[in-house]
Amino acid sequence: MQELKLIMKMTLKERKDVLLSILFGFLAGVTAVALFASSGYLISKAALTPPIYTLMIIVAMVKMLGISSALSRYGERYFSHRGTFSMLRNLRVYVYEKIEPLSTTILQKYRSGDILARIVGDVESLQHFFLRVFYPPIVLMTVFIATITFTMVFSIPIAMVILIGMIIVVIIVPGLFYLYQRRIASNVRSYRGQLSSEVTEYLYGFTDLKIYGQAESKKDNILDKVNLYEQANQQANNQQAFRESLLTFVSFIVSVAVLGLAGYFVSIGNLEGILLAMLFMISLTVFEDTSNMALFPAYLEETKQSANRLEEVWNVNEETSERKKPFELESNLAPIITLENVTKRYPSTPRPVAQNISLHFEAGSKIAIVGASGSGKSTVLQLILGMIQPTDGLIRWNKDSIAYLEEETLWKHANVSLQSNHFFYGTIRENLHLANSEATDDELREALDNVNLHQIRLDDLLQEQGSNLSGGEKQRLALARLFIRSAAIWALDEPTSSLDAVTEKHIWDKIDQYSEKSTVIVVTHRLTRLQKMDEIIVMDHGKVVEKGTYHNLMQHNGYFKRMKDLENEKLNL
Ligand SMILES: Nc1ncnc2c1ncn2[C@@H]1O[C@H](COP(=O)(O)OP(=O)(O)OP(=O)(O)O)[C@@H](O)[C@H]1O
Repeated sequence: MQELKLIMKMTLKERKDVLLSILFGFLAGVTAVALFASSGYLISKAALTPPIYTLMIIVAMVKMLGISSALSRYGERYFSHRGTFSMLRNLRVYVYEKIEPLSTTILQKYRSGDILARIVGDVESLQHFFLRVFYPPIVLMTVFIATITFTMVFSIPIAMVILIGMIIVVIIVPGLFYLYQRRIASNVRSYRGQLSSEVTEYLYGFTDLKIYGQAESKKDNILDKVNLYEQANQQANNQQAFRESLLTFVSFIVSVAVLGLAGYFVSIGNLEGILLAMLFMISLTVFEDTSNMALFPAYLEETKQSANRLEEVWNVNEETSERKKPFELESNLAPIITLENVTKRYPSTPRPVAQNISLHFEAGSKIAIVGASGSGKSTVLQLILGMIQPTDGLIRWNKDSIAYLEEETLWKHANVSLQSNHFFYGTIRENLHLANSEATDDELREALDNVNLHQIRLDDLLQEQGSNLSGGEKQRLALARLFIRSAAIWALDEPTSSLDAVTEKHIWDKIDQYSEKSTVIVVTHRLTRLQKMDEIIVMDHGKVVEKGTYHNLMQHNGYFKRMKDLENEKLNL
């Protein structure tokens, strides 16, 4: 029951609504039983043609009970749903707060569609906990206890039959259903996650799938997942319907037993005949709501599985969610950055993608990281920014290890341009404001000028993923974000790879101008403009194979010199 801890905590936060739901549920249950009991009594009494005022009192009672029952039922529904929605709100905030700091780690482990299915579908499944699992059995038991106590006034054996019926219908049969439910372990949720992942990938990669003629086969794949999901759903629904019918049937048998026993007691003179209809009506009514108990096992199991699937997401790396301290820079001075024997391994790749790397960057230095594709350049940049965690070793900004610093406060001091940048549906202005929401229109226009995007207006609409811009325009728009906020570190991963030489030079001049006092780390596979750098780090197969100034490296006649010669040869062809 460990899985229920989270949802219990969320539910008990809404204590007031929980108590009111139980109170009104109990009132609705007992008034319904009393209503039908008095109706049964009224019918029998009327048949004996008593004085009219006797009947008037019972009729008034029936009317009053009818109104109270309806009002109590309304109260129960109102408070239970209000409690459920408040609990869902708290749960959504809790889930967001849990996963947000772990977003980079989580996205490496789960497909985005699966994450979406978990944080939307599984969270919503948890709403059934309160409505179907937590309070209905409590209400049902309390109504049964009140009814049995009332029935004992008239006939103890009949009260005992109702008690036995209650034990069968509320405890034994749902308990057996629950044991069966655990054994068959429904796959509905995992199929829902798989379907969501497939559909997300299909939509993201639609153009490529079309170009390579794979759209149809991918669609068939999705349809297979739809079928699996629907079959699992259908199976779960059929089982649900069967259980409800079975429980209703058992309840009916108990009511018939009450009728038979009461009839027998009347025939041997142990019970007044006028009470026969009343006791039968009591039995019918009190068992009416027991069909809800058929839903209990499935919803209990669903709650446990959904809670498990959610907790799995943030338990990926519990130690990273420990409280971290903020990072502040004295007078915004660029920090000294140090890497001490840093190694990075991914579970999916046996060899380390960065191995035993030790580097030291002085405040305000200009660094280039170069090397062949896949040599680990971007990995080092992401490690420095705290976007991924090292498997071994230490990374410091000034004296602090970044493992104990809040990522947000690190990133506040960094101007970052990654290989792929995201654009949101909206205006150019909105997309630029992402970097600095306080930038004025003049500052935004200046930023666009700096990247040679003079023709673009701030009110122009950007489509999803910036699909109405060219590759180079997208890269320039991403770079424009750098010019509207000051930062002590500039971390640029192949920032001008899609640009022509003239635009590239213009933008680099601007970057040099704006980042004069900052530490600049540029990842690049092009070996141009490197003479200006304070240090060049050369990487190969996850290792730093050379480092030094351009001049030193060219004299050294090693890996860098060979790369530079090859590049020159290519340019001269
Ligand atoms: N999330 C990941 N999981 C597993 N392996 C990864 C992951 N990200 C990167 N790698 C591997 O790490 C290695 C280094 O990747 P990295 O992106 O740092 O190279 P790079 O030098 O920047 O390459 P490029 O110039 O092509 O961008 C690659 O072999 C890549 O396959």
